[in-house]
Amino acid sequence: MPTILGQNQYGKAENRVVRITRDGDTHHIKDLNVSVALSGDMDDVHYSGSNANVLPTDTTKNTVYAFAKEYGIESAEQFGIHLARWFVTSQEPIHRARIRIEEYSWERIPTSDANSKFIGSDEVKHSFVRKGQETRVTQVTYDGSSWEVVSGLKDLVVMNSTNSEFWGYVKDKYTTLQEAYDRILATQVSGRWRFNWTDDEQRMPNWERSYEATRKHMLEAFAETYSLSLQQTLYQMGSRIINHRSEIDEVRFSLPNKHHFLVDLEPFGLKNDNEVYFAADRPYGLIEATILRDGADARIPVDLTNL
Ligand SMILES: O=c1[nH]c(=O)c2[nH]c(=O)[nH]c2[nH]1
Repeated sequence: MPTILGQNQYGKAENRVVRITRDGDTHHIKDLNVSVALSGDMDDVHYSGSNANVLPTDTTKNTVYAFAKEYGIESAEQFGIHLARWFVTSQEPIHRARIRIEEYSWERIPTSDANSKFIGSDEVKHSFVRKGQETRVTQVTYDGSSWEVVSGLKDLVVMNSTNSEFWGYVKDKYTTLQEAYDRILATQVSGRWRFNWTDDEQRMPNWERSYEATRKHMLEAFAETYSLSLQQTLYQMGSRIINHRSEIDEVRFSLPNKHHFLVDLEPFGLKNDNEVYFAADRPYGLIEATILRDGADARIPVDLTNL
């Protein structure tokens, strides 16, 4: 049956690029998901398999990362214009480029009062929380005499663009990981905390105020901990909550280590001075632990996905 080729396009979709711009110790983040779709004289590759007109999708990916370094990311629009113009003007067979970009917004994490005097700022200059993502959760159980309230949150994404290292770990014959002395630390927090309130109506915690304060202490600990591992940061987040919130006896965190890999730009003659990262999606390290007030029982389930 005779057939003809209709509309077609190709390119690399969902290039996750994180660009850090360092203005002294104040860092700025641009976090994009960039999808490239190119079209033009592509009949041959479909009909006969000739790749003579095909700029590899892998190259379109590299271009995204190289442009992030070379031109920076002023805005998603500007970045998209730059890329689209490049593909259409540099490759004769390409007549149309469609660049789709999702941008993830980040806000700075406010500093704790104690630390703001110390660092002279009410924001941590390299610590960010992603806008508008988290879901607040609670589980209330009552058996006729006793209450158990476990509250928390999930999908709260945070990032430190410096003050994180990871080295000195066990190395066996399968270890390839390079030691890191200045890496990005990012995670999507899933946390639950158990209240010690069980029955006294008079002494019921103010749930709203407790949530706001607990979230604040958790974020401050994330931002202000100089991290040697995500495990250490997790412990600081939990213990800061226990130490400041007398109504909470147990905290459990499940923290995926959202890896950001430095992109090798050497092949394009560019030096990547901790500026352009590939934000990997999976696999991810998963760091989980419970932090208890001394003497308290561990009752929050190990697997938070069921809670
Ligand atoms: O903070 C970390 N903890 C680990 O246990 C670990 N393992 C790894 O490969 N990277 C990291 N990072």
